[in-house]
Amino acid sequence: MAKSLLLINGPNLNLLGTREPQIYGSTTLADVHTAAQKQTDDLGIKLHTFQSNHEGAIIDRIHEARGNCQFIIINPGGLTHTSVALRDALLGVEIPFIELHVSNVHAREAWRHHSYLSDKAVGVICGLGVFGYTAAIDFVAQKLGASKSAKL
Ligand SMILES: O=C1C[C@@](O)(C(=O)O)C[C@@H](O)[C@@H]1O
Repeated sequence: MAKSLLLINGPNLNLLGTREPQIYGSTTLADVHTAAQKQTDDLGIKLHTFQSNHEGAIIDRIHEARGNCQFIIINPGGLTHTSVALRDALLGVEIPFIELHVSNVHAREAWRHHSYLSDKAVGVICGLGVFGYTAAIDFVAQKLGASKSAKL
């Protein structure tokens, strides 16, 4: 299987860049995708991106990834704190995943401190702003044995 990565952004992440910029910054999701595409091209990794405000659509996309994606990076948005079904989908497809948050959820409201995913994630990145996406991709590249010389 070619080196492939699925980047999922959950509810309200389509508003990134205009949504509470004092918390999430001013970089848009389109900017994140553009940067991620260049980063993965340089690494020879096939990038798939998906954003939805709907739990079931995200679950369906995760199911579709079985057999054709080697890693998932997911910013689950608010589903982080509520969704057993999302946990079950990630466990069900047996694809390793990184949980990512733009903000430091542990410095926010207490109910944001709990995640239904973190204990099953390979790793959790939070509080690095959108650099978290860059860091997560670099980590995945290491795990997949991808290198900058292997341009797509
Ligand atoms: O929608 C989001 C964004 C978030 O996942 C983040 O990227 O910091 C943190 C969540 O608590 C919140 O509901």
